[in-house]
Amino acid sequence: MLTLATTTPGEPEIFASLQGEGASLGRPVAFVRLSRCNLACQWCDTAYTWRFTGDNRPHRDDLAFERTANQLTLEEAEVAARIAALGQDRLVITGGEPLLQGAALAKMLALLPEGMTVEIETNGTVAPHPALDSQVAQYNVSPKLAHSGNPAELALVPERLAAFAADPRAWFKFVIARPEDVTEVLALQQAHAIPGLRIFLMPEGTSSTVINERLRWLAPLALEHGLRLTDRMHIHLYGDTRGT
Ligand SMILES: C[S@@+](CC[C@H](N)C(=O)[O-])C[C@H]1O[C@@H](n2cnc3c(N)ncnc32)[C@H](O)[C@@H]1O
Ligand SMILES: Nc1nc2[nH]cc(C(=O)O)c2c(=O)[nH]1
Ligand code: SF4
Ligand SMILES: [Mg+2]
Repeated sequence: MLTLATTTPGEPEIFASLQGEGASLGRPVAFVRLSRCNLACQWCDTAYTWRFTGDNRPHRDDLAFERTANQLTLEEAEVAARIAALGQDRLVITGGEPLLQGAALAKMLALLPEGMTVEIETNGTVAPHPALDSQVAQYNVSPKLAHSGNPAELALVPERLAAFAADPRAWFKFVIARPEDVTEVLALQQAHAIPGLRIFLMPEGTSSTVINERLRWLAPLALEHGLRLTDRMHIHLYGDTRGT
């Protein structure tokens, strides 16, 4: 069984869109969003996947959260059928933190049509289940920096960062809210010898205004340090809207 987020009650968040971030930005893909997360980023734009009544982890109270659990548990075969029906040959698995459900994901992927290319969006704290890892073409690894509000010992797991740094399938994507966040990125880059062109800086933001403002000062920093810069295209296109 897989526990998924929902776009509306009872409707699993499985949709087709353009990848809005990172190395495959602009590619037509199918998305499946799983529920639950082991972190609690204060600016998480999908807090509805993990912020349930009674979850008292630190979190900005101005962000909406579900007063009732916002998740739906489905058989792997049902999830695979819904993904296949979208007719895309590339799948992005996201969440919440999808690697929390690695074994069930491995089972679901085996039920998909031949030839699907799989990307995983992950916070980089959880070791991929071996049966899942063998089916993954690309990891979009977004380690959380101090400004996320998570304790560093939870958000930055050295052996996981080292493993992804050594894996050519893995791209790093750091959310940046302040220039000093880039200093943290450079320290992690040095600690794990991550090539600059496998590091994306991405503005924190869920509106075009905020994203555009941050892109303007991020661009010279990316240029200066030999790092890549990514937009959040779906936010410009659709705003902060579930299922897009
Ligand atoms: C919602 S997360 C789900 C996957 C995984 N939990 C992770 O954090 O990578 C998907 C992506 O959105 C990014 N993200 C979440 N909230 C954001 C925000 N307010 N601004 C910019 N990026 C954000 C995350 O860093 C991650 O790259
Ligand atoms: N279009 C679109 N692109 C995305 N790239 C990463 C996303 C995510 O929430 O993991 C995402 C998303 O939610 N929508
Ligand atoms: S790790 Fe990802 S899903 Fe979890 S709180 Fe942070 S941004 Fe949200
Ligand atoms: Mg998103």
